[in-house]
Amino acid sequence: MDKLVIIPTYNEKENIEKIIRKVFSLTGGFHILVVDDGSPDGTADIVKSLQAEFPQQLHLVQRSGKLGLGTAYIHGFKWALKEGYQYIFEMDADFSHNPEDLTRLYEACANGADVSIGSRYVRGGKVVNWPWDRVFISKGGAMYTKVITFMPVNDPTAGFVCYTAKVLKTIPLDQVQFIGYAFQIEMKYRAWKLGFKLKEVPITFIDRKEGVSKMSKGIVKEAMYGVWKMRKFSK
Ligand SMILES: Nc1nc2c(ncn2[C@@H]2O[C@H](COP(=O)(O)OP(=O)(O)O[C@H]3O[C@H](CO)[C@@H](O)[C@H](O)[C@@H]3O)[C@@H](O)[C@H]2O)c(=O)[nH]1
Repeated sequence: MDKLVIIPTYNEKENIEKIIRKVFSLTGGFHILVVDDGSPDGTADIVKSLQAEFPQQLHLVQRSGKLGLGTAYIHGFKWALKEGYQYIFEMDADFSHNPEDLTRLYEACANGADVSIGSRYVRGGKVVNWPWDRVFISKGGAMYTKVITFMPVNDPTAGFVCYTAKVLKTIPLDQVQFIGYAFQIEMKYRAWKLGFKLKEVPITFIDRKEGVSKMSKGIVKEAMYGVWKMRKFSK
């Protein structure tokens, strides 16, 4: 019991059962924690019904309402550390991240990285099916982040990541401030500032086929000012 995949969910009834079954079909003994924010579509009920089939491996935290991606992960990280997991993964519920790549992220950490990042913007990585304006915002945001923070990461907003427990024990999780894309940047930035080794692993990111994106203009704005604020963080 050393690998935990945290899947935050808000209205993912079309995806959640399929993704859980896919992760459990992989070799490597991955466990899952779903952090559901009171999805009105009943996502948590689907998870609960699957817990009978996977009593040891499938865990669920239910929060009262939509409190944001960043706080869902912070909640999940604290839970994972309390339970003693060593490799803690972030992954979307919607198959935009291919669960089979979990093994590659794990191997990067098992071979010396403290944080491995499923990256769209390194050689071998790509994005499939995104409209041009979303690619533009994402790639532009990545370049903007690099110029302002100097962090040597090509895909700082990536949401497919493996953190080793020592990184999550060292980052002051209660001080993490941001919620959306900026949350993803902030976690990597804090790990880098603390001297941890970050490694980008190329992945193909495929836009979701089921359900809808929950990201908003506010989240893009948060990232734009957030990277300036982050430069003051020392850890
Ligand atoms: N619990 C919880 N889950 C949420 C919330 N908002 C979104 N989620 C869940 O978080 C995952 C990603 O949400 P999407 O709405 O599909 O995100 P996206 O716009 O495709 O963004 C993804 O790509 C970005 C990089 O381009 C990433 O920065 C981001 O973290 C995410 O991986 C999904 O599993 C979704 O259900 C929330 O407020 N609470």
